[in-house]
Amino acid sequence: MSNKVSVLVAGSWGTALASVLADNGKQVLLWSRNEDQVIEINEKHRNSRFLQDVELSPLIVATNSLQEAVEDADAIIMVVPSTGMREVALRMRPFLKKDALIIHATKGFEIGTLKRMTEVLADELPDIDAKRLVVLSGPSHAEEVIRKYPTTVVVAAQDLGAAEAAQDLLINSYFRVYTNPDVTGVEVGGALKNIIGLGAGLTDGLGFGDNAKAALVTRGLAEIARLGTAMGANPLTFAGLAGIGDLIATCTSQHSRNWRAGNKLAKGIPLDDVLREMGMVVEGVKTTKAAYELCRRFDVTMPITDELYNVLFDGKSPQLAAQDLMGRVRTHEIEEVASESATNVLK
Ligand SMILES: NC(=O)c1ccc[n+]([C@@H]2O[C@H](COP(=O)([O-])OP(=O)(O)OC[C@H]3O[C@@H](n4cnc5c(N)ncnc54)[C@H](O)[C@@H]3O)[C@@H](O)[C@H]2O)c1
Ligand SMILES: O=P(O)(O)OC[C@H](O)CO
Repeated sequence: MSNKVSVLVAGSWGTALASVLADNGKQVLLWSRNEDQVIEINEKHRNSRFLQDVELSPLIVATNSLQEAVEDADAIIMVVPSTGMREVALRMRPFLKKDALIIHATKGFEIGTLKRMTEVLADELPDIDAKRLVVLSGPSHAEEVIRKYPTTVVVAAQDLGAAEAAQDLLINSYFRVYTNPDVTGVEVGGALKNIIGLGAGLTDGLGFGDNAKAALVTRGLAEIARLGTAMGANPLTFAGLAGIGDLIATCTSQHSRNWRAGNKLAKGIPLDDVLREMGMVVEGVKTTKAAYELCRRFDVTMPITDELYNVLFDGKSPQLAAQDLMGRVRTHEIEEVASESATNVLK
């Protein structure tokens, strides 16, 4: 059982996960680099920038000091956006207990290296057994978890004991936590669904209707599974919470930052202005860039990702991107999904 538990950082998802821990009776240290936010959480029990109108448990105590958050912590939940994961891991290393349970809930790849978040953590935290690094993913909007709406997520680690320790820490009557040994699949599914979420916002913004969105989700899942299995994931993971589950939540919910960003793009708002207006991390934008490179590295076809890349970074109109997707060379549905590695795992 973990005694001291900390969450890095106090964004939307970090604050919601801190609330789950507090509801499980844990005193939680929540780290933020923003002093005003620390004062607001400690004095008013609110994090109004990210989660308006929600009162936080007094068991959640915020701190500005990364050392205070990390030192002697038995479990640390890392919810830094993917761009900050390496920097924060590097900074926390000197204070970290060697047997601390590290769980991350970030959905993205590192730009440049194209590494998954557990790979980044393994690089920067050499004293921690990499098999015990845990990823948490699945359909889980902070705005709903903080209101205790029923939610299911999955935790994955190579070491089942570590995944079960994370499950023990977080599971409760409204937050149901499953385990899965497929770290790659859970991380890849969580990251890539954000690309499709952006596409769903665009599709809805263009008024293309339900058929188009169903097509995007289904064919999006096919390309997620294709890249994921090429990277070593179990294809069945994509039929679970970190795959289709998270695609449904992200592509159908107006809580989704990725959906909302895509929706704004459809109105013709330039990408930089969209990101400024959002004021929250929209992981799908950088992930589109990473996936565009990853599918070339692994030699798999990802037409939706390619078209979204063209829209985001090459000035292509979303209408033309949709037209080009519909006009692709005719093909089979299933053969594309069943890569050799998928077939092997399913045998
Ligand atoms: N919001 C959700 O519902 C949700 C759910 C599941 C997963 N996630 C994932 O969680 C991660 C965080 O998302 P979020 O929605 O909480 O983001 P957010 O925009 O709500 O908050 C991000 C926070 O991180 C801080 N930050 C950014 N870079 C930092 C750095 N280098 N050092 C310290 N602090 C830094 C920001 O100041 C901000 O407070 C993302 O990968 C996202 O995909 C979010
Ligand atoms: O709001 P989004 O689009 O970043 O998605 C948040 C979560 O990943 C949904 O599970």
